[in-house]
Amino acid sequence: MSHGSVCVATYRCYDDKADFNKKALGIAVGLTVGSWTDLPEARKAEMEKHLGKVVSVTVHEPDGALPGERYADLRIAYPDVNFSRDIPALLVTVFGKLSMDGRIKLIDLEFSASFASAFPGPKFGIAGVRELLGVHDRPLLMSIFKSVIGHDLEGLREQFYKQALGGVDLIKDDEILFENPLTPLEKRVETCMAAARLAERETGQKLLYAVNLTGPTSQLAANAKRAIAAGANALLFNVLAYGYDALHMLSSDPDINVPIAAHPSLAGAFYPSPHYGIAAPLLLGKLMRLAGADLVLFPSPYGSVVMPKEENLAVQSALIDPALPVRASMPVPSAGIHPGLVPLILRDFGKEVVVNAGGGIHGHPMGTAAGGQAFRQAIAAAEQGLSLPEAAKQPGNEALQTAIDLWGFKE
Ligand SMILES: CSCCC(=O)C(=O)COP(=O)(O)O
Repeated sequence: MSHGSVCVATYRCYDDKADFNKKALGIAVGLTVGSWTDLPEARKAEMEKHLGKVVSVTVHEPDGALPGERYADLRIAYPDVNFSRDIPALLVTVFGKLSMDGRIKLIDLEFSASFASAFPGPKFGIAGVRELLGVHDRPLLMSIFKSVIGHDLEGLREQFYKQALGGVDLIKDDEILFENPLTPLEKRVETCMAAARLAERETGQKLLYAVNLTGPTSQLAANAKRAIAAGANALLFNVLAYGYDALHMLSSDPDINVPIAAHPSLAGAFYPSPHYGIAAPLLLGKLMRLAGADLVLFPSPYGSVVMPKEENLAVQSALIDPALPVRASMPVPSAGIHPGLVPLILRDFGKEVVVNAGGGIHGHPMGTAAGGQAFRQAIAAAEQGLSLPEAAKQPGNEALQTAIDLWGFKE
């Protein structure tokens, strides 16, 4: 939703006794003009346009509330005139010092049309990524490089080729693989893209390789362009370690013309507490999308790094909500995913999703390629309305049978 020339922040504030109306007013004034009642009338007239306003205060105080359960949702409008049109300025305005002031969590931000217009958003988004892959009718499948530190180019090539043979649509670097003498950026891209071309001859399938974009912030754009010149057709980026503005810089650069996948590393430092930090739908949804992520990874509700389902679906919703005037980002619920979870993922996320797995592919008893095939068979089964055990019995689906024998399944 857009609000004239103000951005609106929603906070959840826990306090057993506070006067929440007073608290909200204190924030609205304190984070904008500083003090109001002490100002002379003439100065008030000048400062009015800078003054934050309380939009609403909704107190949640159930009968018999136990200590620690009373909270309020405070909505405060901040005039655009107070900050430049970049995400750091907005975040510092609405939650800079306030993030350290007691039990308060930033739940949501609604951008003014003017603020949002400074952000082109994802260059490709869901539709653009599908267009590059030539896949429009089914959920996508991504595989994650695993245990590649200390491996040379040949080791990487082999692992890449096996993943590609499994029929995956995207392969992403491990986010902890940085510039290193064994697999330097350009050589890594050349090696993996050569393996992608080789595999395409077998599978007939296009593939995006999201190479990890790393290094000092001052060199990110140059590194991205070196990777693209070497043949990279996608980038992986650890957004929270660098800041949203670094993603915005990359995504709005006309020469960085490949999709960017945002990795959620560090997100656990921000969203899990009910009392502090930044809510996941804003952290991993709205802000990632506004800053230009084409695909966004986040912990799924099913796997090893669990995020509650309601919160998960709110992240998805923020990534695709048509109210934000930029392209939709592709949701990538991740971590601990195996083929037996595919029916749940597709039930909850629908078709516009990337099923993403590392261990669930490489850990397949018949090998990495079979790991990818098992996922593709599970996706096909869900699309045909078959249960996994039914599909696994079909000729040619031994990879799926082996996967559900090992990991089980949920429907
Ligand atoms: C916490 S979301 C990021 C997922 C990720 O990068 C990853 O490596 C997951 O690997 P897994 O073996 O759990 O599929």
